[in-house]
Amino acid sequence: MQMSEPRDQDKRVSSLYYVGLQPELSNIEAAIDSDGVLSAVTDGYDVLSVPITNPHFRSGVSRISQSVSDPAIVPRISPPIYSDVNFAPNTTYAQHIFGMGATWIELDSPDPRIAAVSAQVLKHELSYASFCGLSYVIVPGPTRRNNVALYAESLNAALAAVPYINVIVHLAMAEIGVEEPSGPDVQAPVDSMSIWDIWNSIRTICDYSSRLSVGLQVPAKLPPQTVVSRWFAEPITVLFVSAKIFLANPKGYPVLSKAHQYLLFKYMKMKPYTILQDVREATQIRTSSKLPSKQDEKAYLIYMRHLHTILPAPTAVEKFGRGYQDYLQNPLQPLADNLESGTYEVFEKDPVKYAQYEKALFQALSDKGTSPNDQPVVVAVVGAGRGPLVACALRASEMAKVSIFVYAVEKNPNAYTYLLQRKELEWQSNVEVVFADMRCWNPTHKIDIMVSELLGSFGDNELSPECLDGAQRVLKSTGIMIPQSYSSHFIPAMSPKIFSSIKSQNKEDIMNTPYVVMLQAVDLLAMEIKQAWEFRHPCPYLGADTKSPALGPHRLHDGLQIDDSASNGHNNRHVKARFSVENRGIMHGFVGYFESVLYRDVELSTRPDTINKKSKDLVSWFPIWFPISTPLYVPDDSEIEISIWRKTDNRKVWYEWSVETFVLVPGRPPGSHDMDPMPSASSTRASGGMTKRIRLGCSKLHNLGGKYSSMSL
Ligand SMILES: C[S@@+](CC[C@H](N)C(=O)[O-])C[C@H]1O[C@@H](n2cnc3c(N)ncnc32)[C@H](O)[C@@H]1O
Repeated sequence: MQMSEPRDQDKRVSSLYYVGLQPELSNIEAAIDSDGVLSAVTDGYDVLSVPITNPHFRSGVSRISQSVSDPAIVPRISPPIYSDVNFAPNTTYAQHIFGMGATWIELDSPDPRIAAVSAQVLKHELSYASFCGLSYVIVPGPTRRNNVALYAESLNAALAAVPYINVIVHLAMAEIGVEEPSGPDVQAPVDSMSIWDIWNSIRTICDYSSRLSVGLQVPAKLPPQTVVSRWFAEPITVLFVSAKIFLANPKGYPVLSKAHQYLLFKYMKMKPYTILQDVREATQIRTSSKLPSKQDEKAYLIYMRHLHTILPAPTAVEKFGRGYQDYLQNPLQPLADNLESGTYEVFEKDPVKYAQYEKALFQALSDKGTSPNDQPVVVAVVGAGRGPLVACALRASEMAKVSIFVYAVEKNPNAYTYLLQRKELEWQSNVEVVFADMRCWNPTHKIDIMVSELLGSFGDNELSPECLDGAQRVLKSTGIMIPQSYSSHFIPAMSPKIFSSIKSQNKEDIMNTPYVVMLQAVDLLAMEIKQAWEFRHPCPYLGADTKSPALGPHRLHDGLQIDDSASNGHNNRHVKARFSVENRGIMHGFVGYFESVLYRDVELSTRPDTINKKSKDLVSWFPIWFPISTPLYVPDDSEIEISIWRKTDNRKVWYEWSVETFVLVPGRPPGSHDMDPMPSASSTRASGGMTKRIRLGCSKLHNLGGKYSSMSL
């Protein structure tokens, strides 16, 4: 169980949806005198995107450029004057304007003079927009693939020179080629990830600046789903939607295709601005009128607003996680710390978890049945919290018609007081409330069914194995433990948002700590989630005479007695898993989930691919995020290997992790130790022959010796 209430400032639950207009250039003057801006706002637009400078400025810049004939001298461009700009400072409308940078500059020009003049223009424009009180300026993306560093350097310099402005880089979703369409409204791009790749280089060179984001052009033909998901993980401030991509419905009103609607529904979750383009032109075509009415033009805006009202209802998890998205939380440590009542209350809101526990208890009680001498089945809820599992056990006993006696064991003194109150008011003699650490608790009766919920987002990270090993000695040899087992699962992922939020704190321990996080702006890089390891209860490695194994000696399954310092060694784990990556990406960390068999076929899962089958709408656990301190780029057809260790001593438990990356290329592996000795079966594109596996990079070993993060026993 891994959640606390979100802090107030994180409750970004606004349902507002902002729509803007980019007026056609021919219409710009009318649109941007102060009346124009305000009338657009009155018409229902939230913002207007307006070029900062006008053609007059452009002519001035080319005049100055041409007046310097020496190619070695870079012309000095003066800031725009009054007649060069499209708007003046005006606090009433500054918040409604997104400035547009000049589209005629070439920051990435191979001609150093053009690039240098362009960089000056950009700085002047950002500076003027900032002076006018604007928050955002949209700049066109690079025009060439091979000069991205130059482009990014100019952006970086402009961002540094103008400290309060946010820059939105206007980009296409993907390059669209001439290949066969792969479905209605979907076209196979030449290289689906090439534009993302360029963006990734820009923001990397700009060191993940929080003032740099994307303005994504929604194309008429959508790229494949992998591209759509990839952009979803990026900081998108604006979606540009041309009115030309609308279709006409039977009544002649503009509507978007189903594919476009789904795309917008997905992206609307990130609350970007939607800026409509080409509205006048599309209206002229739709209405066959050179001078369409304002009402006709507004049809696109009305449709966008309508679309927002028919957004599919959020899932149970989305509703529960509102305000927590991509927000990093330190995992709870219910063993070392005493939880607050409010924290218990949050997790008691999950109906699925308790329904599953009740089902498991019902089945276990039915299997036990009533004993021949009519003795009640002895149930222990170890780590009872405020008692919801005690209530589950009592209900299950009634349903199964098997009488029970329940021990409610809790080490949190405040929760213990609450349990005493519930006993008096609700449970009476069927329940004995015990204030104890389960690892050294000695009940009068041995236990038939031991129930616990000590699970963390990665399964074992709240020290369930250690606590239950300690309690196991009071379980009858025929006893049942619920859960019977749990396993940890993981997959490499990309999340620029999480990476930059960790990076901005600039502390070594943050890069070496796993966090609980309700993931939203994340793209999973591999096709498959893999299991890391498993714990089973009762623990097969413990003898019946064992004391608390986390505190004293225990037997291994082969009968070996091991010394005190290594007594928790059987709970150590290590795995190295290999993940195939089809589409290139950048790895910022990996995501952890868990699955648990409560009893027989009653299970819990937080894995996105099995949650619906095993425990639909389970909301108690968000995934866990293991960061890596330096992002690792992975090309198409590559492999990521994650090594993770669960380590223990007698005082604490911690994880260590490291990552290696490999690229698969066609070719014969020349017996080198860096090559895969066998042709890889996992490669999809490089298959059909021998595959060379070339080592690309690796991360450091994170959290060595539990120096930065650990769980105290
Ligand atoms: C995640 S909460 C679950 C509470 C409750 N069973 C539920 O499902 O709502 C875990 C509880 O176990 C308690 N706990 C953890 N380790 C314990 C230990 N060694 N002995 C007794 N209680 C423990 C914590 O104080 C906490 O109340």
